[in-house]
Amino acid sequence: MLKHISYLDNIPSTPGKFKMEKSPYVHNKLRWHSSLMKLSVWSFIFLALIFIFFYRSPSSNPLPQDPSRRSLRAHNWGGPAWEKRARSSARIRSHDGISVLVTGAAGFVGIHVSTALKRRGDGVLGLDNFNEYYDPSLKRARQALLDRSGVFIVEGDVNDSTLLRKLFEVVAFTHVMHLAAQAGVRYAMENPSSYVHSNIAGLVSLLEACKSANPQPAIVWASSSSVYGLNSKVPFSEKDRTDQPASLYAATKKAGEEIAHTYNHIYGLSLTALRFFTVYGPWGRPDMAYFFFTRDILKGKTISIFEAANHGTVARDFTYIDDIVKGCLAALDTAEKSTGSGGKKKGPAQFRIYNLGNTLPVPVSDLVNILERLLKVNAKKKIIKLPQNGDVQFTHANISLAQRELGYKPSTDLQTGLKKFVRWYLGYYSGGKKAAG
Ligand SMILES: O=C(O)[C@H]1O[C@H](OP(=O)(O)OP(=O)(O)OC[C@H]2O[C@@H](n3ccc(=O)[nH]c3=O)[C@H](O)[C@@H]2O)[C@H](O)[C@@H](O)[C@@H]1O
Repeated sequence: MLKHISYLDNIPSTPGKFKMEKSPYVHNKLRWHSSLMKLSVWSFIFLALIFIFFYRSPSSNPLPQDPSRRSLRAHNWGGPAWEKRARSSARIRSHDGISVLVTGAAGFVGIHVSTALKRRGDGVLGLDNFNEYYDPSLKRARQALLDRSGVFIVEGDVNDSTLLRKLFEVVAFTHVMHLAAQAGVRYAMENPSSYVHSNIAGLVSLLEACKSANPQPAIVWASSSSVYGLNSKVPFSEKDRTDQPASLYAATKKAGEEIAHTYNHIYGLSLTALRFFTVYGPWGRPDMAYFFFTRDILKGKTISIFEAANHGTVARDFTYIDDIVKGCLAALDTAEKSTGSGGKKKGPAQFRIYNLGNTLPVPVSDLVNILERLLKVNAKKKIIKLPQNGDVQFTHANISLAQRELGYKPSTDLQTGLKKFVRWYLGYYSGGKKAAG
């Protein structure tokens, strides 16, 4: 340290007049120290940049990032114009309307629920991370459609707690329709962490924001028929066991139901889970069988139809999107207010779980026959054994609870619903000109 002072003493107050010491020792030492300082400064800047890049919002979540979400790092929100747009989108325009934050608004169910709410004069603000699980251009097309009906979609992730806090600051939402999720039963074997990220961490992040919001919103969210797993008692009733999930996807949805119960119990959040049964229709998800069967039949590609052991039929309680939308709106309309405030429970709050199905299971082979007739193309088919990757043999909803309490009454059969889907599909992909993802 003393040595240090001694050579620093040689530096004149006017740098231009600095005279270099002749001694090579001092000269080298000075050069060495100044290089060291430069190196330290650059190292500091470099480390600071790394820190900002990796730890800034929107990832306040410590879980590893799903690669499909890498593109989401850019911060796409904030500023007065953005706030004005968000407020205007969420403004209630009917006398008894509600103001709803719809997560996953650029998703399949999201676009339909948002449109229906907006149409009846409710305020709607969307949130979506536009991840690349399936063709993002389809999500962008849904966004453009919502934009035309006055629904703004904020680009961001439900795991971004800073963004969620901001949204609740800007708008006093009465309700949250939580549809953002990592969907798909079989993909869970390929990318398990994406299910934990969206369906567990994302749900907790959302519920944390809701519990702290003032007023606390009522929350309706998408669970899944897959929670029934290996349950063999049919039709599936809400009272049946759901402790035998057959896929990680199902397990994360089941975990979501338990997490929801905790937030209801501790914070007085009003929570309603809707167990959707294989929802299909226009603007649907390209990862679902009815969608990629249509694409592959038109391309002349062979499709695989699953069959259970001993030639057992694989069937689904396919449910048309318009029926699901009615169920979602009824759930929002009958949701009681949350009872907490300032993050504290004031009294017991509503906790509900409903099946939303069609209550008419159809074998997958029948689904294919209907598509062949509608597309006027014979499918190239191969029958293969139901893979052991998360699929269950059949689903069948008992919907009497939803019927009684929500007035839910599905009215579209598979033939009618698929006809509407095929019409949309052919229009959207304009005879195969656009590549169906
Ligand atoms: O109801 C639900 O809870 C779930 O419904 C669907 O899951 P799934 O019923 O498996 O829907 P698809 O993947 O479209 O499969 C439909 C049927 O086609 C069968 N399938 C699928 C793919 C294939 O190549 N061949 C085939 O026969 C499946 O075994 C299943 O019986 C959704 O993908 C899930 O996100 C949702 O949560």
